[in-house]
Amino acid sequence: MNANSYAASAEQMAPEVRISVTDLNFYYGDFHSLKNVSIDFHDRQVTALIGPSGCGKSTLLRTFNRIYSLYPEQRAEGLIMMDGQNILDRSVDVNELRSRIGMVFQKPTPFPMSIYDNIAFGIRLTEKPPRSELDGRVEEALKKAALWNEVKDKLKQSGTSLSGGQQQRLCIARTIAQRPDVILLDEPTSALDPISTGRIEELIDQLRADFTIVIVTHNMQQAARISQYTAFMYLGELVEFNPTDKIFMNPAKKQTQDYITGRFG
Ligand SMILES: Nc1ncnc2c1ncn2[C@@H]1O[C@H](COP(=O)(O)OP(=O)(O)OP(=O)(O)O)[C@@H](O)[C@H]1O
Repeated sequence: MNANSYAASAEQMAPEVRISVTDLNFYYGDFHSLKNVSIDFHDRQVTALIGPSGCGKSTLLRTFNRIYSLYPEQRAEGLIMMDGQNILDRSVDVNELRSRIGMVFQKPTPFPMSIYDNIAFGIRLTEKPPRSELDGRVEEALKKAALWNEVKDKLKQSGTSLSGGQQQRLCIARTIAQRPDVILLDEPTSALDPISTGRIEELIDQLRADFTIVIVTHNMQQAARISQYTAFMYLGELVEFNPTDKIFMNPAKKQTQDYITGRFG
């Protein structure tokens, strides 16, 4: 095998790129929060974003579904390519975008409605399936979110009556129900106890079979346990992006080494 065919076979083995970010800059008014970030997110892999508080992890995550566009003083420049389209382009319909790129927040945010309606609501935003199909979609989402067995006999109960960990799985189910390609998770376990955290981590690992996942986490062990790729950010810049094993065992940059060994941040 010559060098070219080695390169070709390595390329074949690497997972496909789902979202490709090039020279992304983000501004909160005059504050330059993301600086020339370029990074590829691989299909059906979990990528963890790590770095000290304020380094821009959540800002990066939020550019993907353009949540920032709710605030006139915030703006993003650069390319975020998905399916041949720049997500940042004004012609992209944000409602359609948000059904392709779902987001789960730090604090579980069930809607004040029944468990069933929490899931059905998300589906009805973009589709109008008949009731029989809707029932199946709700069940499928709750099963994929590993919540079905705990709630199947109380679907009419309020989503807010569930425990924190169950509420977070409900929010994940609500996101899954819209059949997105990508799921963004912003510190999804930071408000949860260790048992609920473990269940969400297992769930994320299972969801990788169907979705591209990007997770912001402050927990180094969590990043090491559940992600295949890790991006280390510092002061709005991407310092290092590599397979998670490399980041934690043999990082390329001293700053990464210092951060993962607790020497700063
Ligand atoms: N609404 C805002 N207005 C002005 N500046 C903001 C706003 N939101 C975030 N920033 C600034 O942008 C930078 C990046 O913030 P971001 O929330 O993305 O960091 P982070 O890495 O997710 O931090 P943390 O780990 O604490 O959540 C910080 O300096 C922050 O102060």
